[in-house]
Amino acid sequence: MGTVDEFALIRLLTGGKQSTAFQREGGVETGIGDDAAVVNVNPGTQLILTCDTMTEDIHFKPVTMRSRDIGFKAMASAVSDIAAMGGKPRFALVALSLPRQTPLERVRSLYEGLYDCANRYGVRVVGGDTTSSIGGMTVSVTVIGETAAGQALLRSSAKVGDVVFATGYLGRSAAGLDWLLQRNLPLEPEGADAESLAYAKLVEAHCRPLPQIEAGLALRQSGLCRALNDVSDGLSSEAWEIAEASGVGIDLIEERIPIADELYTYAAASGKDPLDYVLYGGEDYELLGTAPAEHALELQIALGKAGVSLHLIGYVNGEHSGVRLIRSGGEVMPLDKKGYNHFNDVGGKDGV
Ligand SMILES: Nc1ncnc2c1ncn2[C@@H]1O[C@H](COP(=O)(O)OP(=O)(O)O)[C@@H](O)[C@H]1O
Ligand SMILES: Cc1ncc(C[n+]2csc(CCOP(=O)(O)OP(=O)(O)O)c2C)c(N)n1
Ligand SMILES: [Mg+2]
Ligand SMILES: [Mg+2]
Ligand SMILES: [Mg+2]
Repeated sequence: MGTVDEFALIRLLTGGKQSTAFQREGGVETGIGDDAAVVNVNPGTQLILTCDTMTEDIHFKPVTMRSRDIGFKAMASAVSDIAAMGGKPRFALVALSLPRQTPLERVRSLYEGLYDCANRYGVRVVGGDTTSSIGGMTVSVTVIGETAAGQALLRSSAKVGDVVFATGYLGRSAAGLDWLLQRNLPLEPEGADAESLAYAKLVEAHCRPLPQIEAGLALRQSGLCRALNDVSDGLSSEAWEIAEASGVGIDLIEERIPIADELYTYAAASGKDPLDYVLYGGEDYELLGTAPAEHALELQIALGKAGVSLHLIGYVNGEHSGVRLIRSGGEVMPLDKKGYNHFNDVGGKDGV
């Protein structure tokens, strides 16, 4: 860290031009600088609290993400958990553990990405913690959001007869990661444009996921959404979470699952099945949910007005528990409860 000590580092990260007046507005009574932050919340709301961590070599490596992307994605993955509740993100706390020899520029870039994401979603960074680390770097982001009281969208609300929907395309992040790991080259310097890379959209999906806050809010406000989850560990794993929490079965229909062109292209070129990325890849940060079948069209129209396209990819079935895939030929295939799991297998991809 050169000549910068812990306190100077905090001042640098939180006091400079990156942390504009914006970070001290929006309900922040006392922000960074005291023992804790004091914030105002709107009457009639409930708080939504979540925390997600990114650790070097587990969530990122020098060949997969730049510092700026790490900061952006650490904030994005925590904000995504607020989206998954249909909430509005408001405040964040950032805990950083850094090896002592970390170049100052690296931390600065990380914070640029972090503020970039926070500003985009109206999140005020009101505090955090900074420590040294004898291992790699760890970034942990706590986000506090809010929602109208009693209206948070839970995993446990799916009902038999619901349709299952997903926002956006799944599987691209995992394919982007695969490509980056195979390529195994140091990334271009900070600020280099991801567009210059082949498979830029896959890389973008991996490095700069956009949490679906607008979609989550529109789903809640529609009053038509039942269960909701964000896709961090893969479609199969998240569908299992909804099925188990709701005590129902979920059938996913293969031909209804949208696959992005760039994922097809990459999978074909590397001899992989694109559906494997969709089902077991993770880190998409799209939303997966359920809604009463009779309101599916109405919901699609309401979300369309908010600029979000919902793909109807399955339905909730009362005749089994767990998750099944209805193959294009009609074959019914039970899906393993697998996806990313931190304590299984080296790649974390084995079953539970
Ligand atoms: N170390 C922990 N202590 C307390 N609660 C935890 C811990 N780790 C995870 N949780 C909680 O367990 C649940 C599942 O966590 P996780 O799978 O990380 O959720 P998500 O995939 O939505 O980020 C969440 O409610 C989370 O807050
Ligand atoms: C170098 C590297 N290897 C593997 C992965 C894949 N990966 C790491 S964590 C993870 C799942 C999502 O992270 P997690 O901490 O489980 O988030 P949460 O479910 O808590 O939101 C995936 C797919 C990666 N991003 N980078
Ligand atoms: Mg988590
Ligand atoms: Mg999460
Ligand atoms: Mg996880």
